[in-house]
Amino acid sequence: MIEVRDLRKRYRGGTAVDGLSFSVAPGRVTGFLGPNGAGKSTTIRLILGIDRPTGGTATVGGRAYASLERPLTQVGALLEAGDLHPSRSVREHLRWLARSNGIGERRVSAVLEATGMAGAARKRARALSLGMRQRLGVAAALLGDPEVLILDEPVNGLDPEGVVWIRRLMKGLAAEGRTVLVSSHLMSEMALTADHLVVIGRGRLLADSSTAAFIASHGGSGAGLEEAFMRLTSESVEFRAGVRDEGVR
Ligand SMILES: Nc1ncnc2c1ncn2[C@@H]1O[C@H](COP(=O)(O)OP(=O)(O)OP(=O)(O)O)[C@@H](O)[C@H]1O
Repeated sequence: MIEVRDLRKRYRGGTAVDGLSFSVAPGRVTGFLGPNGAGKSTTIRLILGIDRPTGGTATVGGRAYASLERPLTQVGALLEAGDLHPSRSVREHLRWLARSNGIGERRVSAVLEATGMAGAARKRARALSLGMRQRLGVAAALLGDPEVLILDEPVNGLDPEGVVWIRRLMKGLAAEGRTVLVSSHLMSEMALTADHLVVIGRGRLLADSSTAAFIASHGGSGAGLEEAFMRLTSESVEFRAGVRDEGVR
């Protein structure tokens, strides 16, 4: 369970997260949606203790991330900008992460298999394609067999087979009773993957409901998730480039 309560983050240039409260329940995939600049990555960084909030709290299993002793065994995260040492191999990277969290070599091999990276275990990080880096990031997130998974744009760079793989993986993890929070701009993918949605705009909560209820209440008859999302967030879009309103009605 992830709990965000009245979370705020102000930067010098403005407010990124503005009194956000929501919970992410176990046993289902929760999509975390919002237009560019809505505050999704900032919220995720606050949950993971990478940034400090200006106000409010974010807890995982009732505790602040920073207070967890072996964080990888409780929360696995895939962030957009991975911190890969360019000359380290795939296996060395995972070993390095595993060691600091008391995780053994067998688990390193297991996540390499699970993510389709076993054949690339000796490749240097600098030689990886974007899709392979994403798979390695997922492998790192799974390393500690955590109850909570937070994936920021996991579909990024994946080929069609990879997209199907990550979709099945997330659904499988949720079916095992884990908490899965995933941010994405790909509405078609979210419609297939997410059971529940948390939608934000300009740092504020716009919706927190099942995917079906979200589409029913914001989309109108015959509408899909993309249309429902664009209708709800049209007031919150910060960066609009050549999208005309008549195109989204
Ligand atoms: N380190 C920072 N310093 C100043 N402003 C920041 C910083 N990080 C984010 N912001 C601002 O906070 C707001 C929210 O950004 P954030 O990256 O969290 O949004 P997002 O929903 O993840 O967007 P995207 O979908 O484009 O990734 C933006 O206006 C952004 O410019």
